[in-house]
Amino acid sequence: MDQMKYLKELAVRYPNIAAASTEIINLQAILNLPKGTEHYVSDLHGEYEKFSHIVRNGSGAVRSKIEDQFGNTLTTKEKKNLATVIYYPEQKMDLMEEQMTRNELIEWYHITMIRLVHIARLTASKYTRSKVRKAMPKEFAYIMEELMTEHRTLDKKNYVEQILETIITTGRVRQFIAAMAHLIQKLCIDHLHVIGDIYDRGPGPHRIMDCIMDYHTVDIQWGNHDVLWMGAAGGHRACIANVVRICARYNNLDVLENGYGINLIPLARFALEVYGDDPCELFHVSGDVRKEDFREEEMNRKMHKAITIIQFKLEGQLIKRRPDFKMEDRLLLDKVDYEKGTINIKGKEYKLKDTNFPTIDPKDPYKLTKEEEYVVEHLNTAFKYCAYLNEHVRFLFSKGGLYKVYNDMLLYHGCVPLNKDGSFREVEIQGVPYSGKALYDVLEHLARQGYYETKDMEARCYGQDIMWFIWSNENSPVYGKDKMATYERYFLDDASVKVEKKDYYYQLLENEEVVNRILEEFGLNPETGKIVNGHMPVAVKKGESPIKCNGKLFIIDGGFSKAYQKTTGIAGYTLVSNSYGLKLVAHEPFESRDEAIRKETDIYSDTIVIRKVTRRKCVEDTDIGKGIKEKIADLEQLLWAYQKGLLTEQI
Ligand SMILES: O=P(O)(O)OC[C@H]1O[C@](O)(COP(=O)(O)O)[C@@H](O)[C@@H]1O
Ligand SMILES: [Mn+2]
Repeated sequence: MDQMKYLKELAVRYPNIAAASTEIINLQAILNLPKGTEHYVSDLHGEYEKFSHIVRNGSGAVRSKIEDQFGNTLTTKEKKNLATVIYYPEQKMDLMEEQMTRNELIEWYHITMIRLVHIARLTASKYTRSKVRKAMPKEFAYIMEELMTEHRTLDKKNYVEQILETIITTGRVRQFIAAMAHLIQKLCIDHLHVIGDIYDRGPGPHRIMDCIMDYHTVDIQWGNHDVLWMGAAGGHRACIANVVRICARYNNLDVLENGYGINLIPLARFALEVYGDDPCELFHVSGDVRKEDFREEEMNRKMHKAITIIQFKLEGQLIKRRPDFKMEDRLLLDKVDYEKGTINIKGKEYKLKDTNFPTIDPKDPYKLTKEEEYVVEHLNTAFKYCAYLNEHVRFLFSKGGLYKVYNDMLLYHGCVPLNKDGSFREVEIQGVPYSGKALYDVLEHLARQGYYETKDMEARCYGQDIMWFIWSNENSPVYGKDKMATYERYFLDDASVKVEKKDYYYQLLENEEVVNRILEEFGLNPETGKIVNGHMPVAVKKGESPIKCNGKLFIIDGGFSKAYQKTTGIAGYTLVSNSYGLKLVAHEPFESRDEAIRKETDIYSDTIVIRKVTRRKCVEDTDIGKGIKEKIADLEQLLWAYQKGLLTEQI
């Protein structure tokens, strides 16, 4: 834009020298504040209670603030009580009300309010007043600010006491304590990055999404499981079948039925009809099943088998219509000898562990039966028109993407597909070769097209098929394995055919040259930039470290998901980047929210400091800081224009 025209527009907001210079002073001051704390988590896999606890306790930050503020002036019991109030204010107050007499309760409210004010003040100390004010709920903002700024002075002691007293006598104490607790939670995490795989395996992905959508600032890098659900929400049949199958496998059909209100009765009815006499033994639930759930488990197994066969058929159809996906080696149903009960894979014959396939026509094994077609059509409509699921998915599209560059960090869920020698692997999409960043960009573009394109149905269909490609193709950067051996895992005994070989990326990530090249590819400075990814559970138990390439790359899949805690030996990581540097927090398993509230237990977390900076990082050193500096430069131009008389001041 023409410079003068731009300055005139700026002059509307800053009509005179005084206004422009005040803004410059404010912005300059912000640049010198310590940078906000960023938290990175990945592979949440439906573990809502755990995720929610970690967000509430700021990955251990709340406990440290309590320690810093009160040290040994409070007993351990008092500190635990205060921490629990900060994490679960409403529920903890309910309990305290049950346990205490009226007088005890009033005293407890009073003391708790004062303690919360102290912690809030400490947590807010590195932010501007304006930012803290914006984090407060309107109805309490004035009082909160008064208490947080005035409590120190002796003269105001009575004034403060009076405010606290009045909060109690007007019956607003519960709301006030809850508001203080939520403010502290918010201030402990300035920005949250979720590096993929919110969905599948655990029981509460929908609740995680609600929590994230409510969060003050968040971005998401899609994981392969998330893209699968996004494809399903758009009405992609193979994605839907995968989603339903994984829910059945992890005993989570409830997420669909009660969480999202997707009716599974047609699938259940069909499964009973076709697999009524089949024990469906291979389709047992992963993990423990409680005795009382046994009958339900039997039903679950039949639905599980029914949807698995449907999935293989739909995937076969897709592979055939998209030869450019080059996945013919995943066409397995036509390699089966249905009479002998064997399969021929790459010239070798394997015995199938299950030979009852009443819906498969050996002459046309990928064709759905009429009844299967009905079930799929029904599911398709249910997913596509599920408003709640689509609200979540639209949020993933608007706040997420396949990767992100933020404050000198490159974030993606899986990998960058590499050749053996560390060069970027070229992948052909619609006849055009892509690699590195361009591959990421084209896949993200096509995924968006798959969901949002409504006129050109061919383009929509291709985009949706690409979402399934992102889920499971060996060239998908967020999958990063040579195949998805689902069929082999269900039906074959031979361990060697079940191996999913990881991309060369995972062998090369200790190679600094390779990592530097990736950073450069995404426009980062290889001297200072860092990569954070998830997706591969870190075998901490076996001595594997999440810190790779001398601290240039982090894999933070620490096993939020119970299914992976056997491998990792811990229960999730949070990478924390604050003004002092980087640290990695390893979480211990979490019993339950109920235990945390009643017994005041917390997640114990172990912290490894990765890098301590010599100079504390300020807003100036961040991406937001860059934007602020540009704004200051513009305002200086405006000042100059006023001073030279090129623009007239409005007083
Ligand atoms: O949880 P299950 O059913 O064992 O699924 C295993 C499948 O999940 C995957 O590990 C993908 O999931 P992740 O992205 O969580 O690793 C596939 O590689 C594998 O085929
Ligand atoms: Mn993953």
